[in-house]
Amino acid sequence: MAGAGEAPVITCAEVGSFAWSVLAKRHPALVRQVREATPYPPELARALDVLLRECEAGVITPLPEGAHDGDRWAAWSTGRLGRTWFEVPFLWSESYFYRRLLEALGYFRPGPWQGVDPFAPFKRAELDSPEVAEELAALDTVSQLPPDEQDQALLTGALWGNKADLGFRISSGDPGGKGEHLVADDSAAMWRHLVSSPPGAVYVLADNAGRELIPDLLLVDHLLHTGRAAAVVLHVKPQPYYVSDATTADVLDCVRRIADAPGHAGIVGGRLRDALTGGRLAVHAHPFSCAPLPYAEMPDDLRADLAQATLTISKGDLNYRRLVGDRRWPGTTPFADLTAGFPTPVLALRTLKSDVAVGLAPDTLAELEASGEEWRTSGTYAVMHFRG
Ligand SMILES: O=P(O)(O)OC[C@H]1O[C@](O)(CO)[C@@H](O)[C@@H]1O
Repeated sequence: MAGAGEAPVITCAEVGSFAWSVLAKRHPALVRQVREATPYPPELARALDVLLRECEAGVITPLPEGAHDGDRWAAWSTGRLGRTWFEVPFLWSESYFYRRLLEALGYFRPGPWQGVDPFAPFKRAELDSPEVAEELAALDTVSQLPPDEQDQALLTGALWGNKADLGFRISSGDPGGKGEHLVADDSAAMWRHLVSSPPGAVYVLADNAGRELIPDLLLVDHLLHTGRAAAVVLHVKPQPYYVSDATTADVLDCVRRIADAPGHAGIVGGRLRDALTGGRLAVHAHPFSCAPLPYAEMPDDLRADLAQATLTISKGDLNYRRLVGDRRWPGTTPFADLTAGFPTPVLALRTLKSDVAVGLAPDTLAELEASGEEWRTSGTYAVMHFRG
């Protein structure tokens, strides 16, 4: 599958590999949790069983005729249907699994289950958690810091918010208690870029709702409030995806949660509401955000939208895989080379939760390889990569 100059595409074929474990272990566990969280009627539960059987031992079948996005998926599925879920690219099979899960649960079909987010119970519980309350209370302290320390505190909060991802915690346990290691940090170059550019639009490719989106929104407010950004566009998912990925409904829930908090957080929440109603903060939900493809293949309308940004901030592991390509790149491959085709300067805030790793200094990579730790997938290592 590797073209000239390209690394092999990651698939789930190797038994025991991380990608294999997502399909073989994590997805069945997720389906169990979804069923426990919501009392689905027998026909929907049966459809989930059918999906699991297909993933485990069958071949990939298409969406039913008439599916609203059937044409799109037909185009994205060339060469995939009729093969096993394990032999096609990992990015594709994982993404299609979430689309099929929604299909099984009637998410798009007119009827009583239309639009019911199967992951909402998990997202809701997280917003009510004591951790969120603590994180919001910490803003009272952060708001007293000197400006450059505020910059870095809010950026770092948005980075590490990424490890609080519900899909990831299904099989790894909450990594919250473990150490945090930043193994590449281009944040100074990103701030220099932002400060030296006329205030423009910052685009954020959002990732998870709840404990990730809250610090993302705090950073968004900071960029707007300090004039570093004249406007912010938040790209969210048009439908539930990868368990906790943020949709428009999640953005509204998070803004409400921040606005209802006591102390400085409440002020920030009010400003975020004003930014939404005044148009300085916009939410976009493009279908390509749920595509099983790298950003290099983004459609022209999305490219034209993103091209307006002074800076794009890409959140999380999945967006990172899509930015650089979900391939077994040598770990020292420059991030700038792999993102050269992206339409704007880009900052990736990512905790490592899958095998892709690039942009590492040779000695850092050597240390990580020698550490004996599962550094690529543990969620405790992170990068802030910037390409200007
Ligand atoms: O929420 P994030 O940071 O994009 O992480 C999602 C990641 O979780 C996984 O589903 C499993 O770790 C990866 O395959 C995926 O890239």
